[in-house]
Amino acid sequence: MSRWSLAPRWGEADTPRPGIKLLPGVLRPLLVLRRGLGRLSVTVRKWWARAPKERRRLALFLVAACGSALWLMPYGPALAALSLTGAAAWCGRERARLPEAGEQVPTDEEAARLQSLYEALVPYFAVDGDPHPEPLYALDGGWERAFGGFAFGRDGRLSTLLLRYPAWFPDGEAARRSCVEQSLAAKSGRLREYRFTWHEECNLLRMTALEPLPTGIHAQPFVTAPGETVLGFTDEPEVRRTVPVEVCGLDGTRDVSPVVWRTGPRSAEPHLLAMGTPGSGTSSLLRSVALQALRRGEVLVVDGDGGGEFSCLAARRGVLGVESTLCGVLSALEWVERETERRLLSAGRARQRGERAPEDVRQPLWVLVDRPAVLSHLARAEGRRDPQDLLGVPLRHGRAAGVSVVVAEQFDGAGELSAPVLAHTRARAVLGPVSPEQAAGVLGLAPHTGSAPHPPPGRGFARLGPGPVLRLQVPATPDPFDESAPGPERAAVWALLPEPAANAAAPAPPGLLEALGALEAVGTPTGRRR
Ligand SMILES: Nc1ncnc2c1ncn2[C@@H]1O[C@H](COP(=O)(O)OP(=O)(O)OP(=O)(O)O)[C@@H](O)[C@H]1O
Repeated sequence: MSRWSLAPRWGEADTPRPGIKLLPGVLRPLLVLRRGLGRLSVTVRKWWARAPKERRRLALFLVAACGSALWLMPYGPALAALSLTGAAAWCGRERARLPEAGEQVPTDEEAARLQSLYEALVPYFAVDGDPHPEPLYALDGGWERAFGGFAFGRDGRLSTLLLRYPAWFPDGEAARRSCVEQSLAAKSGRLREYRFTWHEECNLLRMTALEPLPTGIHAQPFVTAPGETVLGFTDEPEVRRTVPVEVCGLDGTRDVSPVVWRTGPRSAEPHLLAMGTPGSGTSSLLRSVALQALRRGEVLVVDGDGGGEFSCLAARRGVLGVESTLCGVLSALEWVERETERRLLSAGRARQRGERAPEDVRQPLWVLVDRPAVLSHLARAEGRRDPQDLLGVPLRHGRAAGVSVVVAEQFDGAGELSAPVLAHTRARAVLGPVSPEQAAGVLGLAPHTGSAPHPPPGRGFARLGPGPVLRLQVPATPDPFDESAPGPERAAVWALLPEPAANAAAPAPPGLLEALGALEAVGTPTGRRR
């Protein structure tokens, strides 16, 4: 038996033989050299592709001259081989860094995708008669020079792309940016959302495919401080805070990043305007705000289109009224106007005495107005006062008086919104499949992420004052009387409603009690009843 054919002894059958164990260690230097040679060749190729013709000629001349000198020198070829090995070993050492485009080797399919993406960008980044000898973007150009890094996901779709664009491109113009972003999104897969980050000073654009925001979060008592309202949830890196939430159909809690809107005397954005397309979920956003507001304050609801979507709140403790008729709305808003003035006077007198504002002034009062444009139209038709005029005082002085106004309207009624509503609602949300221009019109800034073509209800963007534009997913807060909405979500809303004002138990909609039982069985909070 030769020494290479030793039979394994008892107990050693499963353990790797010493030779095999040593193999990776022995091969490591070779692997490092191979990697280093690869990196060197990539560097040379990239330099060659970038360098102008004169420098290439000069480099060729120098290489030829050095090669001839080494050939003629004693031990020259050995010295050259030694230097090359040293350089390859240095370049091939393991380093913690991101791979660059030239170092990644895309598969044929991936390379074809990158090339088609490059060609889609040529109309935006190429100019006719470009004097540059080798423009970055040209009809017969290749993606290798323009794309500085990329990554494909497990599904084979592009997940990250870093590209260079020519310095002359007007990257400050929203319309030109938007064309590039839409083209990139279309070529990379329309059904996803992407974040576009423009680094104007370096002429770099980074595109990142975003994970979808969670949609199964139902209404629940969120962990917030007084004066804080959770409008919805956003991407993790955008906000530093997380809140634990329960998700429909899942056990336990998940930590998600909330979009927290602060109201009260120290808030710079005490009032909110939510705009949306029909069915985008603006009424659900108002219901979500109402349920959170009722934990610590009082709420008056104005249901402009009279759809009855807020009737679940009627005659509940803390709900001052749910008005849908023009008469009712006018008298309720007149009361809000007087109440705001009363609170201001009362707080002023307390300050003069050097005391805290009385309890009834500190208790937040919320005025939630859905579709005011319908009411304004009716008021004009009947020759009566526009209800939006009555919102002027609470909007202007509500911050000091503890009054917050939330207005929800659809885009087709945007022209009807009064000047005070537009001027004093500095917290903004926009829901539904909106164009970047529509979103910018509401938020004052176009989102850095293109809108998904078919967003789920409650999906959109939010911007608090001069802050960044955040993606937003509103918690599912359906009307509990809406039988087309999922049972657990309706039950969660029902559980959060305050007790009936007259202590007469309100009948739950059919089927909800069973859903509520199921929800409690999986540990969903049943809300804090006031
Ligand atoms: N965040 C959400 N998650 C899940 N479903 C939602 C969400 N928001 C709204 N929905 C559902 O979408 C539908 C429309 O919602 P909602 O009535 O709030 O929209 P809207 O913008 O007020 O539209 P409209 O005024 O035309 O009725 C409802 O069935 C509602 O349950």
